[in-house]
Amino acid sequence: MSRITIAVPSKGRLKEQTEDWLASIGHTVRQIGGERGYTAEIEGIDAEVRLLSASEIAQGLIEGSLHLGVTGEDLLHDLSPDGPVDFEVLKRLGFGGADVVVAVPQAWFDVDTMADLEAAGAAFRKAHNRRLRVATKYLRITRRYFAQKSVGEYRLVESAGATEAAPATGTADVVVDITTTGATLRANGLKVLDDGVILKSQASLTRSIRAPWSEEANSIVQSLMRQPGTGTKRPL
Ligand SMILES: Nc1ncnc2c1ncn2[C@@H]1O[C@H](COP(=O)(O)OP(=O)(O)OP(=O)(O)O)[C@@H](O)[C@H]1O
Ligand SMILES: O=P(O)(O)OC[C@H]1O[C@H](OP(=O)(O)OP(=O)(O)O)[C@H](O)[C@@H]1O
Repeated sequence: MSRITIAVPSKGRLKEQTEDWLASIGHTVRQIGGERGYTAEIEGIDAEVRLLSASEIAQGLIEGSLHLGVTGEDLLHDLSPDGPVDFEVLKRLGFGGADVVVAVPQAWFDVDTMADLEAAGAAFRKAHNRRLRVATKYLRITRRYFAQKSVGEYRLVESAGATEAAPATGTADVVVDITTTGATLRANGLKVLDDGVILKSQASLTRSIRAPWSEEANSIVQSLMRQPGTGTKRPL
């Protein structure tokens, strides 16, 4: 039986906060090869530990090449072709919070809801002979949500970054992106639709459904589900 594989984020705030959380439950992470190493050890856990980007972790959990990982729920939902049947969120960790939202220019006074957006899409097509363009990196989430809200008159424009700038630069009309404080949306003259919050995401300990499971994996999950400050045995 091969070892259980666990992935933790390799950079940024998610990396630091994941390491802090693990340390708080008695499982300090030690990176192998220093700051630039891409493997690690987690104290008290017998597993292969990989440091990967948040999207790679989501992809690995969905495919089954990783057993357990910490990543954002937005990425899990978006990269999963079949929806949440591909993964199981075991514990929401309380950091890495961001909402995936639908936002339009503030100047669109008559568009405040997804129903308004559908009406605007139809009018836009008539007036300009083309569909509204929606810039996003969240392609699947956007398609699913727009279909659920019966918005059909649009075209997706895949965005690799600075999505909120797309309406101002003329590469799209509407955006779907993450927001935390709302500052970036405001700075770009955009507003979130009243029913435009698609998903409230945060960093989560997640298990793969496809990866071969074992008793060993169950006992690792038990150690990771421990609450901070419990379970560390100190001599009396
Ligand atoms: N303000 C924020 N900016 C970017 N990501 C955030 C923010 N707040 C929370 N997150 C979460 O962090 C995760 C993305 O992290 P990161 O940008 O490191 O991932 P990535 O997509 O793998 O990186 P890369 O773009 O380098 O491939 C997502 O789950 C996202 O929801
Ligand atoms: O609502 P706010 O608090 O303004 O945060 C949202 C912004 O933060 C992220 O960008 P960031 O520059 O952090 O990273 P990224 O663009 O590389 O994802 C994200 O992509 C949004 O643009």
